[in-house]
Amino acid sequence: MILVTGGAGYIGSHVTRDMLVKGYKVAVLDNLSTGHLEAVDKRAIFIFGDIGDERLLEQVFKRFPIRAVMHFSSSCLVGESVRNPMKYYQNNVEKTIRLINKMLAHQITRLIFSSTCATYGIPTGTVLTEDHGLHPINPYGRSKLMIETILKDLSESNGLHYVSLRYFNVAGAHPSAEIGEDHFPETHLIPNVLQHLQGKTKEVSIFGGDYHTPDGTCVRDYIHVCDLSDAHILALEYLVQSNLVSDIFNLGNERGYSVLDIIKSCEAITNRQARVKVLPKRFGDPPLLVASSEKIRNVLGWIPKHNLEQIIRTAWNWHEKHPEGFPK
Ligand SMILES: NC(=O)c1ccc[n+]([C@@H]2O[C@H](COP(=O)([O-])OP(=O)(O)OC[C@H]3O[C@@H](n4cnc5c(N)ncnc54)[C@H](O)[C@@H]3O)[C@@H](O)[C@H]2O)c1
Ligand SMILES: O=c1ccn([C@@H]2O[C@H](COP(=O)(O)OP(=O)(O)O[C@H]3O[C@H](CO)[C@H](O)[C@H](O)[C@H]3O)[C@@H](O)[C@H]2O)c(=O)[nH]1
Repeated sequence: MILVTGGAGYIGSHVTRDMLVKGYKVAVLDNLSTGHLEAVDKRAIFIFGDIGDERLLEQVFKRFPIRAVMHFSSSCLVGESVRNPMKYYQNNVEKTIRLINKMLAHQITRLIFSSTCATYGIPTGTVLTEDHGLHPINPYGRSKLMIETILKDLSESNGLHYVSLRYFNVAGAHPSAEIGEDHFPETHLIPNVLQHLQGKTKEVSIFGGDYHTPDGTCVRDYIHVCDLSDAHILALEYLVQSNLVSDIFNLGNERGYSVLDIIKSCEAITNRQARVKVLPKRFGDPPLLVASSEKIRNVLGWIPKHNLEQIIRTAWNWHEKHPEGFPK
């Protein structure tokens, strides 16, 4: 059985579903702070609770035959982390330490960790490889880097085997349109543009129009949540088959799209027109983040299957089918 922390969230719910389809048994541990019970596949065992609750962790690890942990739960908004860093150090660092401590106490030594391209900071070149320097410019990125540092130390001294996946910008929805992204407030670009095109907001805000990028807006590398999910299952198989490995991989599509590119693509796919407003830069936003995913393609044989159009189309189908998101 695989324990999925944060499995009621956007990414964790997609990976949970895919693992169940592949025949894995899954237990989801989630405090529903940003997740939704309705997003959790009914075939999974759902445990309501917090990863910082050591008594609960003790019960979970005693009761279920957990072979590995996929650790998605965290606070994950760059802007909020700048305003409230302690929330990020407590939820992402302190509570993750408690989780790993309990895992090791129960001889559970395989962990897949949701890391982020925010660990890199401002890139020195056009494409980020895993050996790029790590100089995060916001507390969110720093909280994830702290855990990566701890994982590396524990892999050398405590027999922990981990794969840390540095996601770039995750978007899109399950092809069934039964699960998708539902955050409140929504801060991510693609859902914000699509919800505006559904008539839910007056305009789309563009945070910064004078970056040193081709059109002055920030460039990001968007990856479909189902491609990300495939990578998690490959990483899990890698950890299960070899007892000795630990590694770090980028997960992106190796293509950069500006904020304006995204707005234009959303307009073309939905055949609707957006009203945009350029606002000041959002604090903590690097101008350009594009992945090299060569390492994960070579080592795990990961092949992303979705381009930007499919990312936006599946997200649009989800928003059209569930204009209010999951039932509240
Ligand atoms: N969405 C992205 O583009 C992106 C990019 C890079 C990395 N990530 C990472 O991926 C992971 C999942 O992101 P997401 O977009 O699905 O976020 P999400 O907010 O949708 O999901 C996070 C889940 O964790 C749960 N949770 C939070 N704190 C918890 C705690 N202390 N105990 C138990 N459950 C808790 C929430 O209720 C939620 O269900 C995060 O670790 C995030 O940092 C996301
Ligand atoms: O309404 C919006 C929303 C976003 N943006 C811009 O669009 C780009 C993408 O922003 P998102 O909020 O969609 O994503 P981020 O790049 O901030 O964040 C994502 O990537 C980060 C790494 O940098 C973290 O991993 C985080 O969890 C993940 O959501 C940024 O330049 C942002 O300034 C806008 O202009 N308007």
